[in-house]
Amino acid sequence: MALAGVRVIELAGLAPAPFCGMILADFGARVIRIDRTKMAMTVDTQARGKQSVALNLKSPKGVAVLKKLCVQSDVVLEPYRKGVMEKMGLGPDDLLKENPRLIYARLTGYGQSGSYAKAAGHDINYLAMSGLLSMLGRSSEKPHAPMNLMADFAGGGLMCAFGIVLALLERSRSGQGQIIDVSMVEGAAYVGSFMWKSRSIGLWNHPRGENLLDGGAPFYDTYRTSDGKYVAVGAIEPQFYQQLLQGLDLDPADLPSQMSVSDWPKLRHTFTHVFATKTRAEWGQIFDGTDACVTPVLSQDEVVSHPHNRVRGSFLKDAQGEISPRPAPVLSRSPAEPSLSRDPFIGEHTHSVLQEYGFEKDQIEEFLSVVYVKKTRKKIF
Ligand SMILES: C[C@H](CCC[C@@H](C)[C@H]1CC[C@H]2[C@@H]3[C@H](O)C[C@@H]4C[C@H](O)CC[C@]4(C)[C@H]3C[C@H](O)[C@]12C)C(=O)SCCNC(=O)CCNC(=O)[C@H](O)C(C)(C)COP(=O)(O)OP(=O)(O)OC[C@H]1O[C@@H](n2cnc3c(N)ncnc32)[C@H](O)[C@@H]1OP(=O)(O)O
Repeated sequence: MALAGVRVIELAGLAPAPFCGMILADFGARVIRIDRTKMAMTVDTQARGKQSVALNLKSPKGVAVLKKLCVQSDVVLEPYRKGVMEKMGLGPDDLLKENPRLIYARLTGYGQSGSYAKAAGHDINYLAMSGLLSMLGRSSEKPHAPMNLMADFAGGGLMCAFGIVLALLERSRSGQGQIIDVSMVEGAAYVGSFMWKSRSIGLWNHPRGENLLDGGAPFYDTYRTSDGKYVAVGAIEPQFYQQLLQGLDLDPADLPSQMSVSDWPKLRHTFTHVFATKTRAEWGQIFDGTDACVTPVLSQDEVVSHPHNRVRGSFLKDAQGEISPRPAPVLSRSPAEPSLSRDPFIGEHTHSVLQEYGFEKDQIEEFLSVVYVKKTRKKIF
């Protein structure tokens, strides 16, 4: 796999860093997650392929062990507030001095500088600061965050994984490690560059929810079908829009022009009425195989069995029977091989990892005081 041989120390975080660690593990890196010793349960639900070492970083011995692990690794990934690692004597200056090849990834909400750098926050805060949240939501409704997708995952975990791969590639030429400052505000905004770069062509001139791609255009929206399900319509180009009207059995002569913005509410009313006359499956029979850009809105459970996804194997089932997306993208010669085994228990690999990293038997015994905590993923809410 592409990242075979890369050794990563992931300090246990909430959602973005675990996602970054999972991506690296899926593509072959050895990811050792450093857990707290007193955690009742891990919150890392993206732990496939990782190992777990439990260390008390409030103890000097725990810090010394972590330092030795980081110094012998290629990447350290830390998800803490600015300054926490420095407080423990594990900042970039400490670790890069002993391992100049180390890639030190710092995944935070606001970055390592600026007045918010030390402030707590979560995805919605970072998305708000990125400028994108102001553009998300239905017309005349308040801004609405798309779960914690944009900052935690797109602009955070994935952007961090990208940065780590860039730094690994650069190190193959320079032999030098470096620090990666991942700000989820900036990562989310960068993912949304198109929203800034396309202002000049007037794509976002109208208020939130009234533009072509944010729910304003009736030919770029979702519609409820007679069985209470939904279809998604993305028929933007005239030739695809023509096929949409054909599938809906609507005569263009009876309708306003596609790009007559003032008539979009009327057009949406017509589409809403027509889509409500058939089931989602019936619309699928009409539109599958056409370029009308109409697709079923599939649930998390339905995606696995949809013929297109099934043929590609787009979703995998692990040893516990849990369904989740397979790694992306698919590399033809060195594809990801995600682990299908169960996730690690907290501290499960403390002994083997410390032994492998050269710790003496008595040192290891000292750390084995941690009882392996059987992972019970209870329903949280
Ligand atoms: C939308 C998402 C939010 C995540 C959603 C869900 C995953 C979770 C939301 C609610 C959780 C559940 C709930 O808490 C109840 C249960 C609690 C139980 O313990 C676990 C199960 C729960 C059901 C739990 C399950 C899930 O966790 C939830 C459902 C996001 O937006 S995530 C993105 C958050 N932001 C960032 O990551 C940006 C960078 N990080 C930060 O800004 C801060 O870390 C953050 C997130 C603001 C937290 O600040 P905090 O003050 O708590 O920590 P830090 O300042 O970073 O300092 C870390 C301190 O911890 C010490 N430490 C670290 N490792 C160890 C160790 N091995 N041993 C000892 N000590 C350790 C470290 O020294 C620091 O100590 P100090 O504070 O003294 O310096």
